[in-house]
Amino acid sequence: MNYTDLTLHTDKYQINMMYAHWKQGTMNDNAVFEAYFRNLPFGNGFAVFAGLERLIDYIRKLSFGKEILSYLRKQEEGYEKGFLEELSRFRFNGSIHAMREGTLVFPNEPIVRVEARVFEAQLVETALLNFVNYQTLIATKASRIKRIAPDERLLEFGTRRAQEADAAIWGARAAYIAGFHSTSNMRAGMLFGIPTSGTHAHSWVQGHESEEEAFGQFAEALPDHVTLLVDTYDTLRSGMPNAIKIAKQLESRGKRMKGIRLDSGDLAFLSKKARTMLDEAGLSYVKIVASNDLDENIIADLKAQGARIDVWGVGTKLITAYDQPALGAVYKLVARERAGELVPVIKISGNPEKITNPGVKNVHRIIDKRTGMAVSDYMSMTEETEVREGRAIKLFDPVHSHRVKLVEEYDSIPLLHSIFSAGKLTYEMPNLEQIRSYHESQIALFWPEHLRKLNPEGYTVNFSEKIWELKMKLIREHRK
Ligand SMILES: Nc1ncnc2c1ncn2[C@@H]1O[C@H](COP(=O)(O)OP(=O)(O)OP(=O)(O)O)[C@@H](O)[C@H]1O
Ligand SMILES: O=P(O)(O)OC[C@H]1O[C@H](OP(=O)(O)OP(=O)(O)O)[C@H](O)[C@@H]1O
Ligand SMILES: O=C(O)c1cccnc1
Repeated sequence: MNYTDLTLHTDKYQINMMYAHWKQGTMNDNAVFEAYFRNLPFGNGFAVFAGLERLIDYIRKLSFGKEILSYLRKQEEGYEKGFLEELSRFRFNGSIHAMREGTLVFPNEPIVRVEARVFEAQLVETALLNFVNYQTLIATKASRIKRIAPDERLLEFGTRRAQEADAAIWGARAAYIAGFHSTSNMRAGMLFGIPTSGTHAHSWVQGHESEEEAFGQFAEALPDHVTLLVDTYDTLRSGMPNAIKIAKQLESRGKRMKGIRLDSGDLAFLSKKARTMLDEAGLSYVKIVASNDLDENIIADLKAQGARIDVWGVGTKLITAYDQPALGAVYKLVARERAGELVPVIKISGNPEKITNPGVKNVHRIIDKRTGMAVSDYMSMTEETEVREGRAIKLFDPVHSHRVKLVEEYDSIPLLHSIFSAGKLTYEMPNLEQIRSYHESQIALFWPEHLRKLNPEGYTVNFSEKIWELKMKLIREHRK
């Protein structure tokens, strides 16, 4: 059994549509799909795009091998032999544009655009959304935590509670992009080069005759990496005094204990007490690590209570995006080939939010020349050149359509980059450190009003006049 081949990591309806296109003779018609989400998660003011690296790897490896073809042959749909032969020759020969990982992204703007034969573009929908939805969600959650604790160390502890193994490692990577400092997951460390860190569990203490012996043995084994978990029996009466004893023994060997970890009880009260005890013992360099179902709200609360915590270990609430476990990014057809030409298409809905934005689009971030800060994003048709040439543009606010703004003086940053062109990888893949610092530079483009945790100021994604008119025209045509 090959657990790693993702070619069939797709919904059956994609295979059925591919089959129907093959039967109908339209499989080679070109199509353009755009992925975007409609609502920001967690009431946040932005999302952090992630998932591209995995998408690239998936696209490059797509191929229908023998095992897959024989499985498809057995399906009750009775796919014809010619279709399976077609699949055996399949590879992705289309083009993909996407945002760079770590980019701050907003509702309704395309974050990935796929232009390919409909046969190819349809297949990849499910996996693309699966990667992007999860990783973007976790990077966004991690970014919320980072905004609350910008100066402390953030450790990702989530694997044991993650929704299985893939989520654990790609979630750890997403958290690192958004500013976490390390992960406890060794496979994520090895695969992605994320720094790893670890303390010890309660079982280490329970597994010895006394807490003091447990601490002593641990310090003996890893004298340069000692962070002691002090809450197994009684934090202030036993854990802390024993930890201080060990720290002093380490000092006599010229070593410094790194930290103590609190994992239960009132973390504000205990951290203040622990800090005082450490300082009074001349151990002001020993850090205080806290864990126990932490998230950005509890961390903010603990900080407001004056908790003396230097390092936050965050697991469950981060890796599962506990308070909002799904991002709703969708993948919509925006143009299709008709008589050899690409024509824009729309999907109408009674719910205005669900009416799609037609046409093949670019996204630019509009930067105020005076402040260097982002003022809004601007979607235009790929054939429109004004924004690329820095000429005056009209911003149409799609939510408040009476608000039209003429902008003449601005800088603009194109957000969609070529990833694949005619099946060839065109993107020079940044390493994880570069992605992480790119993300930091992205954050610096935004006013704090957009970044705050609670009720952030909405950041606008505008249409060009052309997109606006096209959308209105297609809606009118459909009404008829
Ligand atoms: N001072 C505080 N203010 C707000 N929340 C806190 C404070 N101290 C701890 N918490 C949080 O309260 C929640 C409840 O902790 P809980 O009572 O379940 O843990 P516990 O009983 O102390 O430990 P255990 O994990 O062993 O059950 C945790 O999410 C913890 O992070
Ligand atoms: O609380 P999280 O944010 O998920 O962080 C990871 C938790 O995992 C460990 O606990 P363990 O699995 O031993 O269970 P516990 O919660 O009973 O301590 C650790 O002590 C943290 O409490
Ligand atoms: O290193 C730790 O302290 C750790 C790692 C994973 C989960 N809980 C704690």
